[in-house]
Amino acid sequence: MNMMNMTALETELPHAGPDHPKVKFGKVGVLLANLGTPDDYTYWPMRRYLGEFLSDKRVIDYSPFIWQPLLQLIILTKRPFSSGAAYKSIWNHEAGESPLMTITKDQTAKITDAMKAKYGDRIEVDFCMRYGNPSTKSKVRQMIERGCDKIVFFPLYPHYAGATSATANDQFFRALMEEKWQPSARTIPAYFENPAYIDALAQSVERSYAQLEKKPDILVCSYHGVPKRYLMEGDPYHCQCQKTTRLLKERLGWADTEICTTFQSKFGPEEWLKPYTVEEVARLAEEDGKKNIAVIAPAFSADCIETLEEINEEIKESFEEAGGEHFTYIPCLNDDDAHINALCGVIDDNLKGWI
Ligand SMILES: C=CC1=C(C)c2cc3[nH]c(cc4nc(cc5[nH]c(cc1n2)c(C)c5CCC(=O)O)C(CCC(=O)O)=C4C)c(C)c3C=C
Ligand SMILES: [Fe+2]
Ligand SMILES: [Fe+2]
Repeated sequence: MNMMNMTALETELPHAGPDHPKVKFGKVGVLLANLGTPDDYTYWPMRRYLGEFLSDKRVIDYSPFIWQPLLQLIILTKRPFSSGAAYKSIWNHEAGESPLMTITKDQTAKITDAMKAKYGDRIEVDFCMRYGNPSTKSKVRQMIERGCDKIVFFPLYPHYAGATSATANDQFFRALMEEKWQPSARTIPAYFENPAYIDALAQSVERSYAQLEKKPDILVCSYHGVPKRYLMEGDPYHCQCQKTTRLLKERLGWADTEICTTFQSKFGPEEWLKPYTVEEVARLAEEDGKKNIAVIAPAFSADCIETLEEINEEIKESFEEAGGEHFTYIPCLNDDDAHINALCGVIDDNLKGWI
């Protein structure tokens, strides 16, 4: 079908009389999804965001009868203040939004340009968030209104975790449940071993190292953690993270001693995946004498509170207090051209047979 026919199909139906509803179809939507971020760093927007996030059973799977009173009465009275202060320290004040929002918009704009250049007006690209705004439901609705009868849903997490990819997909399918004409749907799987993603990571390491006077003693790959129990119950996140580190090491041509895997952002009293980044960087400085380290966060497709504040402030402080001297944070891939190319490659693979 050529594009002239496409336009006709979207607006005209040969059998449609004057009272027939206008029907749009024939387009493919690519809906990028990230975690979500508060609308503002003040108390109520923070409470709304954290409340929605931390009520998700994919994130915290305790019985709601025990968890909800604890969450509503204790955690949500305190954490909006401490997290709000952390968000304030990294906020994009000019745009009035968090860095995760700004970067996601930049990524979407670049992916849209690349996809439109390749497929023209047959494709629609947009982004949504799992928690907060813009909601998954509103964006699915908008894509259908624009004539998408096929949607490829892309959770922007290189590694699968129930707490991220699966809950994003759940929300996508919940949105589809409400549609009279449900579009055909595909969800894009994790891309933790995709060669173009590994190459984009390697290029970002090489670029950062080229600017340093002395090569760091070790590269710490710090991944967002999850409770250890989730691994024991079958979540492959741990193994996918380990594989990304190994592939990155192989692509860089490094020895085992030059790179390691750690997990950050522990929440609550339960044991999470180990080693914890905040402890491991201190141990590296104190016990292994590694005074010059670099940290990269391969599980995050965009810089956010967990990288800009936690790694670059808290984790750096822990390293320096333990005698560390040089700490380099390597930014996330964000809207780097190599990253955008990798993501477009993943999208292309998942569009096969549809466009
Ligand atoms: C409480 C349990 C949490 C689990 C499990 C978890 C997994 C997880 N999260 C990400 C990515 C991001 N998390 C972000 C923020 C964030 N995460 C948690 C808690 C859990 N995450 C909280 C409470 C918060 C909010 C900030 C805070 O109060 O500390 C973000 C950043 C959002 C932003 O606006 O910048 C991202 C991204 C992954 C990849 C993951 C498991 C694999
Ligand atoms: Fe998180
Ligand atoms: Fe594993």
